[in-house]
Amino acid sequence: MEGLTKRYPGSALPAVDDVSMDVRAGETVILVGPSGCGKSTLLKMINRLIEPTAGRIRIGGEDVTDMDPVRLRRTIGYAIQASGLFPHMTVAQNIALVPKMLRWPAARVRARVEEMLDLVGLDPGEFHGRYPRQLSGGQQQRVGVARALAADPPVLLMDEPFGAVDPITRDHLQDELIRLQRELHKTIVFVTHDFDEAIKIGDRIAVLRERSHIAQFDTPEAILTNPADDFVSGFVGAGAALKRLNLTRVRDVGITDYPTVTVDDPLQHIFERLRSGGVNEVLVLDKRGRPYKWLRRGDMMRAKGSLARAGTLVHDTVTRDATLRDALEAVLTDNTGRVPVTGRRGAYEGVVDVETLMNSVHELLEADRLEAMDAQHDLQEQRSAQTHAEQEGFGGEAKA
Ligand SMILES: Nc1ncnc2c1ncn2[C@@H]1O[C@H](COP(=O)(O)OP(=O)(O)OP(=O)(O)O)[C@@H](O)[C@H]1O
Repeated sequence: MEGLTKRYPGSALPAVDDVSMDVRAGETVILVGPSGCGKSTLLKMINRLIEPTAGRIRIGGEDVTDMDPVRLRRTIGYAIQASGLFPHMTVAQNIALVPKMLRWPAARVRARVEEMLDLVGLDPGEFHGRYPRQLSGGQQQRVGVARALAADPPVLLMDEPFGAVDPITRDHLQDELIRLQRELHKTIVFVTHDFDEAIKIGDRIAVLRERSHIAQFDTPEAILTNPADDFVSGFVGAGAALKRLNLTRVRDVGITDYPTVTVDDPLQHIFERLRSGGVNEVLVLDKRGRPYKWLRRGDMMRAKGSLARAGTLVHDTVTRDATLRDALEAVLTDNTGRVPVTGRRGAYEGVVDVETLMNSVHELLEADRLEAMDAQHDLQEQRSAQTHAEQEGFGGEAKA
């Protein structure tokens, strides 16, 4: 974006004023800022849903500012809050929209729809023919993302796509997006006013003030540990140390194996597992390999020949993309001291336990402390060098 400006008719001041920003191919950039600062306006100028008053947009070196907007929009995925699905079309028809406009052969469109549903974690057989009103908010949002990705556009714009769902679903959708992005390497510009969401999914974050002036454009780590000014600090908010936990993911701390059985195993086998493995507890998986129940030795006594009444239901799970904060939250609200980690379609992959988490948090904070000490040390050296130079008389503007 070069000098992008939008002046709405009748407004004294521009909504977006002379914004220049470079988004690298394959990175996720988050636009975050207070309500009304022009985030959506800036985003919609990229695919020309809003025509810029001035400035240029280049994608992959090509100037698209004067390209036919309809053609341009077919090459840019767009996902918005509350999914923006067409209510009178089925899930499959919604996803097929852009590929059809691009005149893909019917068989390719069909295959692509199935592939996209699978990609966003919805069973194609089950969801293909449903209408948007027959889906939960989170499922609608997934379909919205599937539709945005259907024609495999290199660029994806997302305008508060998870703003309208509950916090738990939002967490899961964020994890999904991170997983997708690792596979797809799209260039994503994502608008939110939730700074925690920005930290979680952004490679870089642009903190915007009024009229989309850029207050700071940097990595989440840099913004958290070194906010440019009071405006940015205000946006980062309280609890920077806890937010730091949002920057490390379950995949970075390593997950461990845990003894498992499945609901289809004969009770005798489960008994033996609990006796022989030197363990007090096993994790029961359901028919699809998803975590279902924690089962202790004592529970088996009460099982009376059926698993249905025994054990404690698994409360929460995390994916490898969940942040340490999510994992800690899950561990703290469960009394087993660990949380199952799941992969595609919720299948069990391992567990993270409280010791692993505490050790990682410790190391993380220790590393931060050392880094801060280093920075302090550099600063002191610079100051004493300056004082020395001033005493020697080459200080220039010595403040004697
Ligand atoms: N069509 C329009 N005509 C006139 N003014 C508009 C129009 N659309 C937006 N604005 C104004 O432009 C400014 C920026 O709006 P925009 O929706 O881009 O902000 P935002 O940062 O995305 O806000 P939010 O976080 O509340 O969605 C606001 O002051 C808004 O009132």
